Amino acid sequence: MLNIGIYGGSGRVGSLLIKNLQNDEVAKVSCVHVIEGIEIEVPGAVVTNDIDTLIQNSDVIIDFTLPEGTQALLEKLLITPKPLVSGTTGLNDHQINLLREVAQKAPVLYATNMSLGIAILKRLVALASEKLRDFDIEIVEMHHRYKKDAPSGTALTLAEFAAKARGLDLDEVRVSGRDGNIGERKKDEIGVFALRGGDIVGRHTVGFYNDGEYLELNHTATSRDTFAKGAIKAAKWVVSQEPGLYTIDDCLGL
Ligand SMILES: NC(=O)C1=CN([C@@H]2O[C@H](COP(=O)(O)OP(=O)(O)OC[C@H]3O[C@@H](n4cnc5c(N)ncnc54)[C@H](OP(=O)(O)O)[C@@H]3O)[C@@H](O)[C@H]2O)C=CC1
Ligand SMILES: O=C(O)C1=N[C@H](C(=O)O)C[C@H](O)C1
Repeated sequence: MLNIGIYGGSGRVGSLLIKNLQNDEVAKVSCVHVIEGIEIEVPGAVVTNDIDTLIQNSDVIIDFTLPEGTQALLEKLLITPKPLVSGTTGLNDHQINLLREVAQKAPVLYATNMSLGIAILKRLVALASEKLRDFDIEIVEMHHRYKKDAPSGTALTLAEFAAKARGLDLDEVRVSGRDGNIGERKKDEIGVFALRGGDIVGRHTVGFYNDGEYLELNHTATSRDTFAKGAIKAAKWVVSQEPGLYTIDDCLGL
C-alpha cells in the first residue's frame, strides 16, 4: 500500500482526500496533519500537528493548505525530502522558488488546478490566444465566499498560457482591477477578474473579444471531488518519478 500523508486534513479538499482514499485499493491515508487544537479521527492514520511526523509517516504528501502552510512544509522537505503533490494557490515568488529547490531533491507535482478539464482548457487558451492575435483577452473566475486568494491560481495559470502564446510577459500586461477614469483598454492587456459568492466550486471563463465576434471558453467544476481525485492520481504517479518539478499535464500524459 502507498502511504499518503495529508497536509491540511481538516480543509475542504483535505477532508475529501481522506474520504476518497478510504476505499482505495493501492493507497491509504497514513498520516494527517492538522493545526494544533483541531481534533479529527482517521482510522488507521496518525493524526499530528507536527510536520516532521507527517513526513516520517508518508511515502508521498498531498498539500492543500494556505501559502504559509506550504512554505513551512517546503522548508522541512528541503531537509528531509519526500515526494509531494501541492495544489495550494496564492504562492509568492519565494514560495515558488522553494518548490523548485525541493524538486531538485524529490519529485514534486504542483498544479493550480487538478482537473482534466482545466488541463485541456490551458491548451485551448494557448491556441486561441496565438491564432486570434487581434482579440482582446479577458478572464473571469468565480468561486465560493470562503476562498482567500484572488485571482484564483487557475485564472493566473490560464492568463500565463494566453500571454506566453503571444510572447508577452504576464506581469507587464495583467490588469486585475478597473475603476474610475482609466482610459481606453490597451491592446495587449489581459484582464483577470475575480467574483466571490455562495458555494461556487470553481468557474473559469476565458474570453477572446473582437469587433463583430467573440469566443468564450468556459470550464465549471461542479464538485470539489474532481480536485481530490486528481490529486490522488497525481500522488500515485509522482511517487515513482525522478526528482523534478512536474505539473498535472505530465501525470495525465498530455
Ligand atoms: N489545485 C487545485 O486543484 C485546487 C486548489 N485549491 C487550493 O487549495 C488550498 C486549500 O483549499 P481549501 O481546502 O478550499 O481550503 P480550506 O481553508 O478548507 O483548508 C485549508 C487547510 O489548510 C490548513 N491550514 C491553514 N493554514 C495552515 C498552516 N499555516 N499550516 C498548516 N495547515 C494550515 C487549514 O487548517 P484549519 O482548518 O485548522 O485552519 C485547513 O485544514 C487553497 O489554496 C485553494 O486555492 C483548492 C481546490 C482545488
Ligand atoms: O479555492 C478553491 O476552491 C479553488 N482554488 C483553485 C484556484 O485557485 O484556482 C482551484 C479551483 O478553482 C478551486
